[in-house]
Amino acid sequence: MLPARTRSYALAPAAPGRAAVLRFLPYIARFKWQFIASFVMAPLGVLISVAIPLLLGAIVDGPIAQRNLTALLWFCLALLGLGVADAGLSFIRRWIMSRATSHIEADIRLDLFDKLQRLQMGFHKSWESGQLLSRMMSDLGLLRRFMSFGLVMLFMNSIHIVVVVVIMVVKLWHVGLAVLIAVIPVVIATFVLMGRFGKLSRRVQDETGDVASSAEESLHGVRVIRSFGRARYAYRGYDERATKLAESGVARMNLASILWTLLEVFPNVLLLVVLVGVSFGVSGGVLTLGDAVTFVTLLLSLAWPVGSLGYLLSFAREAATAADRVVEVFDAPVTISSGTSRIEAPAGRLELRDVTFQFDDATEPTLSGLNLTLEPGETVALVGGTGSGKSTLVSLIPRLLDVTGGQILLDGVDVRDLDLVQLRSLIGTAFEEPILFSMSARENLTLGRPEAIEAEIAEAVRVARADFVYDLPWGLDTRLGEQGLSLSGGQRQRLALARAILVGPRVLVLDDTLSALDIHTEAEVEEALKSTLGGVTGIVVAHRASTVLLADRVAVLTEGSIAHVGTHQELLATVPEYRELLSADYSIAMGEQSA
Ligand SMILES: Nc1ncnc2c1ncn2[C@@H]1O[C@H](COP(=O)(O)OP(=O)(O)OP(=O)(O)O)[C@@H](O)[C@H]1O
Repeated sequence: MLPARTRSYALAPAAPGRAAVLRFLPYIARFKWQFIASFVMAPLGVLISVAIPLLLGAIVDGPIAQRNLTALLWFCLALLGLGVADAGLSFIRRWIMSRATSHIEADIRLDLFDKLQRLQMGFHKSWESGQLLSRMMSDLGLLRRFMSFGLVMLFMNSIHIVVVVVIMVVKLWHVGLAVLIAVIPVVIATFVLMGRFGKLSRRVQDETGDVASSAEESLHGVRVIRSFGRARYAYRGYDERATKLAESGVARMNLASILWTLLEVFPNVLLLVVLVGVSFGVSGGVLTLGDAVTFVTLLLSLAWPVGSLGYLLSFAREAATAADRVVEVFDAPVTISSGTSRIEAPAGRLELRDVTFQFDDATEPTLSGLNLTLEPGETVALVGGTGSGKSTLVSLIPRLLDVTGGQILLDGVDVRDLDLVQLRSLIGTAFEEPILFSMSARENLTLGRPEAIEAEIAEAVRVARADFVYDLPWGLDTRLGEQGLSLSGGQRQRLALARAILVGPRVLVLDDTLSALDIHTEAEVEEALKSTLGGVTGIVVAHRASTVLLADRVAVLTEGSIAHVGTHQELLATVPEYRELLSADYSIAMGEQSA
């Protein structure tokens, strides 16, 4: 469990008119010196690039015109020096930025992970995991790449273009003006194309998430797909999404190609304008031959900054879209947040007071008007038909969901007022679908209590009858496969039960945790559990009569309401519905009771 967060996310708060990408500035602030250094070096690089054409002009008018070989040698050395300085600056800039942006990406990713851990179950149910993964991996990667070189290149190239145009206007104003006029339609076309590119970018990035979701779901459910012989069906579903992504990618690329071509051809058009202007300038005696060389080489030096502008602008648009998508997750409201109260001496008295719960997307409440009190050490079994709301009810106790009406009180304190870390350390939970993580059996067992000592682990393993862990190839240090797939369903359930017991909870919530066990193992586990449950308040979802026998009392849940509460014997005698619910195990239950 994550410790309570002591600082807020570094992301700047949303404000009207503030672009999502600007909200990442606080992450950048930590590396401001690297950014400042890089942005100071960028204009220096531009100055060097512009100095080279000026120097070439000076060589033509100076040493070449005067046939001065020594001076020519010095000029050539100066040119070489400028080239080396340019390469050196660009190496240092990249070196600094790649380090800084990798750390920034890691910081944002960590905060995003933390945010995802804190978001309530409702959020995770309504978002496809592939969408979240693509935001966490590809969108953040794209943002990093843009920060690391796209941003600086865009800055450098813009300065380069402005400096060259200014030099031209100053040296030969009508040629400079002609260049400026030629630029206007290109700027307009670029803005129109960029608007459309932005929309396509968003579509491509969303569809990348869809493809990731589809792949994740099919890989996760590969056993079900194979056993139903639905590999072709899964393939078609994936193919459909992947084709849609490919088509959107092609549409985006088409648009980008138009933009890139326009911007690549544009310097050649400018070259014509400049050549005509310069020819008139030289023949009219306004320009020297050296000036003409300077003009032409200056213009040629624009080929890369202008040509790459299309790529960089589309890169910036994609980065802005990526920032929007990441910020959407950061902005999702956390509705289940920690309270501040603490229970000094927890006893485990659990009280449901007029509890109602309705899912956001449901039209009717799933649970309504539930009242039930469990005294410390008491165990209550929850029995009810499929969909009657048992799992929903037990999810309310550790606040995986929050009540929408009424209250749940632990030792008299509303669970919403309790410190969330304390609440979850007081409640041990094991579900029917036990999720195990790709780590050792020991780490899986001690997930809720990393400081547990060997004897405590051994006791929890004994109670849950999970002794098989000691027979694994490396015992407790055996790494379990993804979701513990290398274990059987019953073994995973027992491991998850041991994990819940190890927390040393005051309240143990078991949501049909023993369903995958054979009848003998279940009996053994229950026998051992009885002693554990003796001091712990238990709430046990039960489908089998044998599980019900663990409990002091039974609550029958019908369509979201508690219809009956009583001992197993009382309910068997007086509630026909209860008998029907347990009919399959009825004889066993009766047998065990009379024994
Ligand atoms: N996210 C959700 N949005 C809307 N309704 C939901 C959602 N999750 C569950 N439900 C509905 O709430 C009802 C109660 O579900 P719940 O899983 O609590 O039943 P249950 O008694 O545990 O069933 P089972 O014994 O089959 O596990 C069901 O009708 C279910 O369809």
